[in-house]
Amino acid sequence: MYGVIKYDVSTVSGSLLNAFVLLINTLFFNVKLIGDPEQVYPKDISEKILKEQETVFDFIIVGGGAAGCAVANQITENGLWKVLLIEAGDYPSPSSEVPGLFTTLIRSGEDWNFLMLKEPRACLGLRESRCRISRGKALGGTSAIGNLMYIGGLPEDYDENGFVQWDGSIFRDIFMHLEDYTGSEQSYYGHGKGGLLHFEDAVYNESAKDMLEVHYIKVGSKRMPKRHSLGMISHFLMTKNGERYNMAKVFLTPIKDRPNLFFSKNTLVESIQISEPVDKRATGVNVSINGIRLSLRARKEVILAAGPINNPKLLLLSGIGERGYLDKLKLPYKAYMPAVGKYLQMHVALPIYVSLNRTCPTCEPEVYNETTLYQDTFEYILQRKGRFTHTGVNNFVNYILTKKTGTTLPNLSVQHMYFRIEDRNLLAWLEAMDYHPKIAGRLLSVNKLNPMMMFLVTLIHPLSRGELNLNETHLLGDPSIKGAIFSDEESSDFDTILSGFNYITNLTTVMDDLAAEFMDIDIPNCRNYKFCSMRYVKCYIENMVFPMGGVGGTTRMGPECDETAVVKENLELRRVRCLRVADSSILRELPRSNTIATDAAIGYRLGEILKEKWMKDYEAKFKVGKEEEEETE
Ligand SMILES: Cc1cc2nc3c(=O)[nH]c(=O)nc-3n(C[C@H](O)[C@H](O)[C@H](O)COP(=O)(O)OP(=O)(O)OC[C@H]3O[C@@H](n4cnc5c(N)ncnc54)[C@H](O)[C@@H]3O)c2cc1C
Repeated sequence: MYGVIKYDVSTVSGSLLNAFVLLINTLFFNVKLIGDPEQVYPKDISEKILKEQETVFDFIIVGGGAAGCAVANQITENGLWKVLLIEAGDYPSPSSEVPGLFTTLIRSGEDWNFLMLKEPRACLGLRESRCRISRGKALGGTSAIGNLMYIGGLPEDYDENGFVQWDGSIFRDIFMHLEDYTGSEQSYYGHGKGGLLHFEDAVYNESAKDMLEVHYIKVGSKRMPKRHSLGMISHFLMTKNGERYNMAKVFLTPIKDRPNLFFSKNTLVESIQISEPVDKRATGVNVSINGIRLSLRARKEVILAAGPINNPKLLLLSGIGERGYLDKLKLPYKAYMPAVGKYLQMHVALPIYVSLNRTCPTCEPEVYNETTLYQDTFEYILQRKGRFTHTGVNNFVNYILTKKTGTTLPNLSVQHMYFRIEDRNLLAWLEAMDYHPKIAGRLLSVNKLNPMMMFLVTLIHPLSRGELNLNETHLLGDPSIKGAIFSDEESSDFDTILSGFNYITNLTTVMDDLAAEFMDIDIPNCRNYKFCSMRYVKCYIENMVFPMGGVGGTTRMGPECDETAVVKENLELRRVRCLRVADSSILRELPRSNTIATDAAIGYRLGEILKEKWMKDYEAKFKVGKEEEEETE
């Protein structure tokens, strides 16, 4: 079906890339081409907290990602409440601001870089044969290190969660209200204009996109019609003037001077204080700043927006979980909540590398050498134009349905990265992925002579569920994460990815004008299998598949009586008052899309819920106060 190519292994060092990142950082710091963070983001008050000048707030939000920033934006609006947003990381680095440096941020100091337990059927071709989960550790959270693609989920995605307050129509209204898109491309919903969440058309390597479209059409794909969920669709980029437009810029920059908004960076929340024994209620958080531990009080509520890994970790560390488990770890038990950390779900992706011939007519097949790199750098620095204004991932995605599921919803998405000859993006990508050196070396040696296309086939509706527990030898360390990838009973997840593999390898057969070939990358664990035999393909999948950006379900939503749930529909914990969770941790089903828009919408919606509740409370008090005044008069 597809040809076999064998290449020599050669190792290429990452020094060129490192030199480049150093250059960017030096230039940006010294010439101040990227704005001073204190001018862009809210001022940091961690010093004041350390001096104990500010320790009592109305609301404390844990985590400055999409959800946390959206909540902060909402609940500081009426000026009535003192709100503290706590972030474990710093302001985003200069590299974070440059979209084209996206891959260099993965596994950097701005990435929590959680190492998972060994999976029997995934990530076996990565260094240590273990999967990693990236999550941003900086103001803006994962939006400060991620891929910048904007897309909301389908209405059915949210309907599947089964809650009226969180159904597709609610999300559609929030997206429309938040969005600021003035281009002409369409999505399922159409798009909103004039909101805070700016995104734009991503004009990048249009010729590669056109080339892919032509071939996809040959195997039955279509350009996605309006109000449809299958087909090829353009992605948008969350950038402005060539720079990353992370979620802190979206939600905090416009309100950074609100006097009731407080922000503390490099501040790690270690646990939540829960009052007891009768009225279980969150009263504050225990933090550490530069190794100094202290407590902060929340008069009204604590909101967890620390992401789907750190939210359950913090709940367990605060004594919320199963009694036997917490007793074993000598953690003071506060509330029974067996579902904390359970039902972990994640999008997983399979990269399929296809080599193209050198003389591809449409694919800009020039070599990407050191000179090109420096030209691109200066074009970006001087004009904010060119390759560094986008992440290198092609700006369109194909949503496909490869199996009969009884719906017309996609089961896979395919994203694309085109690599020119000697493309520095490939090197950066392979370093980010942390492949076994033999696999990386093989891919780089192919790319010395040939351009390549990477098809990233992603399982967007996984059925498998993993779980997360504390690290028993170091409670504050990375939790113990079992992804249980491809563990669903019917092996349906694996079959779905396999069908995606077949879809793409079939596509390569119609790309004969480009001499497209699925490459034998000489995976050490698969050497005993004949290339392209069924055993080989299974081995390929188990070695190459890895977790993508979408993660959730670890503090999921449910009715009050449901022991498999952690939060109620208003996102408050089932047995602890004044403690809520605000991001895709609460979802029972992840959306079939990238997740930033969903996280931001959940944060925004929780902000509305909080405003409504606490305004009622405020008005009631105000009314009582007024009545008392009138009586005394
Ligand atoms: C590599 C990658 C690429 C991605 N690309 C895209 C994309 O192109 N488009 C898209 O839509 N989605 C993408 N995603 C997913 C998307 O970025 C996330 O869904 C979204 O940003 C998560 O937002 P959040 O608010 O839930 O959490 P996060 O962004 O993870 O924010 C949580 C914040 O809490 C902080 N925190 C955690 N623990 C503590 C603690 N104990 N104390 C204090 N602070 C703490 C963290 O440092 C972090 O800043 C990507 C994800 C990854 C990993």
